Amino acid sequence: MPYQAKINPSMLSSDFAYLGDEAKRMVGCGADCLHMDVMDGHFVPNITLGAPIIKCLRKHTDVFLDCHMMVSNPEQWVDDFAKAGASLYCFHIEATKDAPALIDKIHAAGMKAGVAVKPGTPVEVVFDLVPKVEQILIMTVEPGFGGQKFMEDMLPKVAILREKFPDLDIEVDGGLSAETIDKAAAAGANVIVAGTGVFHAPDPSEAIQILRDSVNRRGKKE
Ligand SMILES: O=C(CO)[C@H](O)[C@H](O)COP(=O)(O)O
Repeated sequence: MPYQAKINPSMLSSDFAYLGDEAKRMVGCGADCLHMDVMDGHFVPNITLGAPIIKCLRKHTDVFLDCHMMVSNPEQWVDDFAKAGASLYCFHIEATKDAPALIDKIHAAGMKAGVAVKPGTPVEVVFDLVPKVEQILIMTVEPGFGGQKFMEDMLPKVAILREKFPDLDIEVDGGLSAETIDKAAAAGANVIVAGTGVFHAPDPSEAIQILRDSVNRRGKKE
């Protein structure tokens, strides 16, 4: 299996009033990284957090912070997020006119770069960018809110990417849980974002393990 399972709880489902404790709790439950849902009220109809909160959180944990920038001007926040301690800066392809330049800016600031695609965007638009980035995010819900229904019809995008790029970190986000993970893993997803499916599970450690086992099982079948 040329790729690794990475389970990435979406902090959108955490109790923001206790963000540091929630982050440590998820790491204690087996999370590999944490998904920080950054929403600006323009690109999506919701507002969540910005660089000042990443900076506060960074004082409480060394964990890899995967910042998913659901913002309309991703160029604007690169330096602030780098200084705040973000590990990966994932922008939406729909929000920029010059993705290669933005990727260079993210790398120059010392972060890993990711590109996200909304459900209505064809996956082919990221093919040329894959060699330049560390991760591609295929949205399996419309971005903006947690707790939505998993869009299974997005999985052909994952399968096409996995076929073309066997080693790539392919992230899926939206509606992932014990009920939906097998289909996402079978398509080839390995970086699994889950908010409701982890935070609202009776046992978050078990929920994380189920997600990880599913990704790893797909690998053993190959
Ligand atoms: O990016 C997001 C919404 O834009 C969330 O990360 C995503 O929806 C995860 O939440 P859930 O697992 O509850 O669906």
